[in-house]
Amino acid sequence: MEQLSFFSHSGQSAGLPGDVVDYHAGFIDQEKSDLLLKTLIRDTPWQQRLVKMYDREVLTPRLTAWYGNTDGIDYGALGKSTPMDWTASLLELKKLVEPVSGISFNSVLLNYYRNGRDSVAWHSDKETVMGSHPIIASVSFGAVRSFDIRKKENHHEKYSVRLEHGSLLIMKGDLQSGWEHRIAKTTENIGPRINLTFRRIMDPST
Ligand SMILES: O=C(O)CCC(=O)C(=O)O
Ligand SMILES: [Fe+2]
Repeated sequence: MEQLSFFSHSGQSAGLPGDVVDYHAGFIDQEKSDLLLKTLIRDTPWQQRLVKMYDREVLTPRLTAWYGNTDGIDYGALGKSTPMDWTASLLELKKLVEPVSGISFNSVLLNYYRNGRDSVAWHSDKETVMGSHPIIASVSFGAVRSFDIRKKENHHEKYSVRLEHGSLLIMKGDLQSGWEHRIAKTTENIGPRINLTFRRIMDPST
């Protein structure tokens, strides 16, 4: 049965599977969110990465940047680039999301969706380096986008939550092992959006 749910502004969490996602609207206040949207867009050394799609390489339809202090991890072996050093505002955000997440993070991936044509395709962040049940804290600023999740073994079991300016979404449980998520393109004429996913990368060899 189709379980796609769209909820109003205030009560979005009510319809979501609470064992895999927790949604907190207005986690960062309006003034701070406005400032972070502007300064992160302006000050981040954004990159558009090439990813392998079958036999060709394509540019990701969004810009990214990666920060962290994960000393001692062999990034080459993990197929990752070395992260940039934490900035003061990213460290401040990390301190805000950690008590709600219940763990400490050592890296953050920034995504910049320049308009409705930017997106991230269905995927899961099941990197062995985070373990199979990682907790990921996702903070959003700017244009509201729909975050869709669907069960891997039954694509009809899906939910959608609108990630608002200043919101926090906690991904947990088997969201990465049993589900996929995406930010779909939209034809709506919308402005830019920044998303930050705080992660705990662990070296599988230790
Ligand atoms: O932009 C978002 O809300 C999600 C980003 C995401 O899924 C990722 O970076 O792995
Ligand atoms: Fe993701």
